[in-house]
Amino acid sequence: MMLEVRDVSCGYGKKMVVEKITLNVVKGEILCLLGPNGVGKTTFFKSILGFLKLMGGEILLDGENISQIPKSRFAKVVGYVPQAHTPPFPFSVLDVVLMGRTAHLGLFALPSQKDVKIAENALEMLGVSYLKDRVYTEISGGERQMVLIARALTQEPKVLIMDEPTSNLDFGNQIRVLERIKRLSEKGLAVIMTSHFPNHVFLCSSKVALMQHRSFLVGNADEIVTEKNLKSAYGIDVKITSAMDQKGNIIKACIPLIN
Ligand SMILES: Nc1ncnc2c1ncn2[C@@H]1O[C@H](COP(=O)(O)OP(=O)(O)OP(=O)(O)O)[C@@H](O)[C@H]1O
Repeated sequence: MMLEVRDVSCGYGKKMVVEKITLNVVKGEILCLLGPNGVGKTTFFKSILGFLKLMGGEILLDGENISQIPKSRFAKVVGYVPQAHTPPFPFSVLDVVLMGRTAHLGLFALPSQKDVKIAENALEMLGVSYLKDRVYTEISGGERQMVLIARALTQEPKVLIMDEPTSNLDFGNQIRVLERIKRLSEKGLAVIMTSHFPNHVFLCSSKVALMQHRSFLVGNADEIVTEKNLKSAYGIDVKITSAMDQKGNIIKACIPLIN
């Protein structure tokens, strides 16, 4: 499985937000997209998902232009965890997660016991089975985020696109979600996610893309997440340091400095 983005430009109406991006993600890779607020990360995701028409370039899924792929087939392969989700109705958490099976069900077909099991497994994998019978509109923002990730996993996609999957999560859940994303990628899932925390790149990404208004860098964490690049992207001084984890691996970390 390979998602290729070639020279893609996108935006709204005549306003170009993202210009000439090229990157690719293959099976088992996690690409983390960093960049300041408003630079166009979500816009780029909306274009991959076909919500916005491209202003230039092309996006290929296993060599096939995504504009030619029927929506029903695309939905079986590409999962999406949106940044924020306003719940319209008081569905139960399990019902929301089961919506992830929609692409696999026939028209008007009801979810089978197997579908329910897949949904329950996704909740369990994220450690939130206890939410199963709760009303989705009555759980916290962080819990909702976990449920949306479970919904996307229930879809059993080959490519998972996640817009700030850890933004509402507490310190522990951020790391637990990253750990699970990493495990899923080890089983073959390709992941593209945004984050506002460069440390997340060091923890789990195989690739990183740093999006700025006038430049777009792609590479591995060591090449891209540097003091100079972070200063240029976010306008703050940063120190990159390293520590040893419990297995003896060296983990880099990024410390923001206050002047
Ligand atoms: N529906 C829209 N119509 C017109 N312009 C939009 C629309 N949505 C977003 N924009 C503009 O496009 C630019 C990029 O927004 P986008 O949401 O893609 O940024 P982002 O990098 O995801 O930001 P953040 O990190 O704050 O989530 C911004 O200038 C924004 O105001």
